[in-house]
Amino acid sequence: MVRTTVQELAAAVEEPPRQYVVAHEQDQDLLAADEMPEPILLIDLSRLTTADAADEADKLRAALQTWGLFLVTNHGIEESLMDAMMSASREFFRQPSGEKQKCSNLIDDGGKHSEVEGYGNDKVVNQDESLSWNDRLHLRVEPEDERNFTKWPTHPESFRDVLLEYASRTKRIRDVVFRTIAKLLDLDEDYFLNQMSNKDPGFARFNYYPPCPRPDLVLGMRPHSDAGLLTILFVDRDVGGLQVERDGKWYNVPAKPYSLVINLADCMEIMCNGIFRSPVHRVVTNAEKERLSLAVFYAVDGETVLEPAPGLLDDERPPRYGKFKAKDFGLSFD
Ligand SMILES: O=C(O)CCC(=O)C(=O)O
Ligand SMILES: [Fe+2]
Repeated sequence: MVRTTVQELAAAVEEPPRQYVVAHEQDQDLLAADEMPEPILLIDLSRLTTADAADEADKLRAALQTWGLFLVTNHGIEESLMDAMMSASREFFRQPSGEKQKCSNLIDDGGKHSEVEGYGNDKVVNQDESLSWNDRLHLRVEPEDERNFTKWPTHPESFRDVLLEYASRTKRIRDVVFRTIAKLLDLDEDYFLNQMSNKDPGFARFNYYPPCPRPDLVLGMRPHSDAGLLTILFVDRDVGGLQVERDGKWYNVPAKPYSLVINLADCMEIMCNGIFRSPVHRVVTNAEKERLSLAVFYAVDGETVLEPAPGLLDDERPPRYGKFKAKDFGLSFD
């Protein structure tokens, strides 16, 4: 069994089906974002590893305290590699449905269940919950020995090598960000990296958002925070749509070509004892343009025991979270 993709739906309908409608006509228009109280900061990643990193690190602190999300430039991924990654992704989604379904995430049980990896979209679980206007391809990139190449596209041919190269670069970015955050919190520089094991998963999630006839009523991705540690997001050229929530209001995250958007995720918020937060975000749709994005998620293995870093706690700063296994709170991809 094959589930209809949003891409096919977008080509066939003039009005989005009811399950996709989140807002009712009388509600506030989903596209009406609020004016920002302060900008989302652009961090020069290369400066975080130099001798005079302090100013840039302070900027990162401000970014984490306000939005939990920031843009990075000089991140070490060449424009040519970013272009190659985006066009490989575009080529994958442009293929006929049958070709894409070769990477399907549906299990061979009549389409009732799906697995974490592969190509697919939301399934209707609860009639009251609206669906996201996107299709995606979800692939495990870490740990290296758990890459399941049978789920990776074979077209375009370059896809595998480009993703492998891209993911090796995002891992370096992750390490720089983790070290800087540890230093900002006066923890050992490797504190967060030492919490990770060689079983911790990294996933690449390619999101495809077809144009939507009713961007005022339908969301490209429903509000959520990311479950893992850190997300490194690459958004297609200048197609905006990502929004971040603060104090109940939604703000547009600017799209800047060749920059990346990085956000903290829930497990990191816990280890930081809530000093830095994992932001709730969503994606709005666009009536004219298709939009692609690639999120690389770094998460923890389900057996990992999470707790606020002991170095952040004292009488005045008690733990805001208990100690628990990631899988018990659904904070893993296992
Ligand atoms: O497409 C985007 O801009 C955001 C995607 C996202 O939030 C996610 O994949 O978790
Ligand atoms: Fe997300």
